[in-house]
Amino acid sequence: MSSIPRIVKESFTRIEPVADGAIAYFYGRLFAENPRLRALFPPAMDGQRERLFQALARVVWSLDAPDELTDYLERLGRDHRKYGVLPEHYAAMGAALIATLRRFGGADWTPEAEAAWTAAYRTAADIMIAAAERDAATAPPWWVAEVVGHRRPAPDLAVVTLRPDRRLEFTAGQYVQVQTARWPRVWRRYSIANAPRPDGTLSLHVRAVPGGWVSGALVRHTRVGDTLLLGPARGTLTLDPGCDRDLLLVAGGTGLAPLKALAEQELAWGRERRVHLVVGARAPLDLYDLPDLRLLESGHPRLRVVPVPSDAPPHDGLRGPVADALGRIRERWDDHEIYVAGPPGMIRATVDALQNLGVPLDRVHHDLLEAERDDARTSS
Ligand SMILES: NC(=O)C1=CN([C@@H]2O[C@H](COP(=O)(O)OP(=O)(O)OC[C@H]3O[C@@H](n4cnc5c(N)ncnc54)[C@H](O)[C@@H]3O)[C@@H](O)[C@H]2O)C=CC1
Repeated sequence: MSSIPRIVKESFTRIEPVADGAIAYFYGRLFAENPRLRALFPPAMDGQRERLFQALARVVWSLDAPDELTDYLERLGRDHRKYGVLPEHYAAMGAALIATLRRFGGADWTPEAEAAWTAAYRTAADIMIAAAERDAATAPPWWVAEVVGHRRPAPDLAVVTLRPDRRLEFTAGQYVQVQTARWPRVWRRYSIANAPRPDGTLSLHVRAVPGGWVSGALVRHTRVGDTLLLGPARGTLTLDPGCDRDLLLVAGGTGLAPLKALAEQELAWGRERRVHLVVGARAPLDLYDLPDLRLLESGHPRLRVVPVPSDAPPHDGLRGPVADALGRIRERWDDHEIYVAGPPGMIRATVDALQNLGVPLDRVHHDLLEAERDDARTSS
C-alpha cells in the first residue's frame, strides 16, 4: 500500500498548529507570483483562508478513504467553476502550496515528504479538473437570475423570487450560492424555499444579519429587475421518495425555507403521508410567511401548520422554544421522518428534545454542521 497518506498526514500535523501563518503565507506567495489570480478571490480574504484550510484538512484526513475523497474532490472541482478557476490555475496553487509546506514544515520537511505531497496534490487536482470538465458539458458555471419578486414582510427580512436565465435543476430542500453586484466574488448560501416550479422560478428567504454583506444587499438594496448570480444547487436535506412515514418539519426563523420546499414537494407528490410543519420564530412578526403557509394548508388537508413564537407574550396558541412545543403538539413522534432547519442552537435543542421523546436519531435530518459554518461567519 502506498505510504503517501501516512507521510502527508504526519507532515500535516506539523502545519496545523501554525495554520494561520501558513495560509497567510500561501496566499501572499500565490498572489505575488500570479497577480492575475487575485481577481478570482473576494476583496476580504478572512472566510476564504478558513475555507481553504478546512478543505485541505478534509482532503488530508480522507486520504485513506479513496471513494469518499473522490466524491469530495469532484464536488469541489465542480463548485470551483463558478469562481472562474481554470485547469492552468491548479499548477500555480500547487507550487504555492508546496512552497508553504517547505517553509512551515520545519525539520520534518524531507524530500520524501515533498514527493508525497506533490504526488497527492497532482492526483487531487486531476480529479477536480476532470470533474469540472465533465460538469461543463451539461451545466453553466453560474446562472444569471433576474429578480422578479421582492417582498419585505419585516424590516430585516425579504422573500426574493428569481428567474434564472436558463433552467436551474434542483431537488426540494437544496440551496444555491448567491452573488450580488454590490459584493463581487462574495458568495453566500441560501436555501431554495420552494419545490421545483413549472416556470423555473425560485424563492429565497433572507434575513439581513448585522454586518451581513450579501444578506444586507439582498434585503435592502435589491429591487425587481436587478440581476444576481447563482451557483448550482447543492445539499442533501432532501426527501427520500421511498419513505412513507408521516413527516415532521421543524423550522426556526428563515430555516423555514428548505422545509417549506419539502412540504410543497411532498404535497405535490400527492401521497397519503401527513405533514406537520412547526414554524418557530422569535416574535409573531417573524412568522413572515404565515399567510402563504395558511393558503397552502387550506388546499391540503394532509398539511398542518403550527406557528410557535418563542418570545411572544401569552396568547391562545403555542409559544416558547420550538423544541419544547413538540411534546405538546403530539405525544409521540417516533413514527415520523423528521427534518429540522434553523439556527444551530435551535437545531441542537430540537434534536435533543426529539431524542428525549424516544425518536431514533437516524430519523432526524438536519444540516447542523453547515448551519454552524454559516453562523460562524461574521458577514453573510
Ligand atoms: N438548512 C438549514 O438548516 C438552514 C438554516 N438556516 C439558518 O437559520 C437561522 C435563521 O435565523 P433567524 O431567522 O435569524 O432565526 P432566529 O434567531 O429569529 O430564531 C428562530 C427560532 O429559533 C430559536 N432559537 C434561536 N437561537 C436558539 C438557540 N440558541 N437555542 C434554541 N432555540 C433558538 C428562536 O427562539 C426562534 O424560535 C440562520 O442561522 C440560518 O443560517 C437558514 C436556512 C436553512
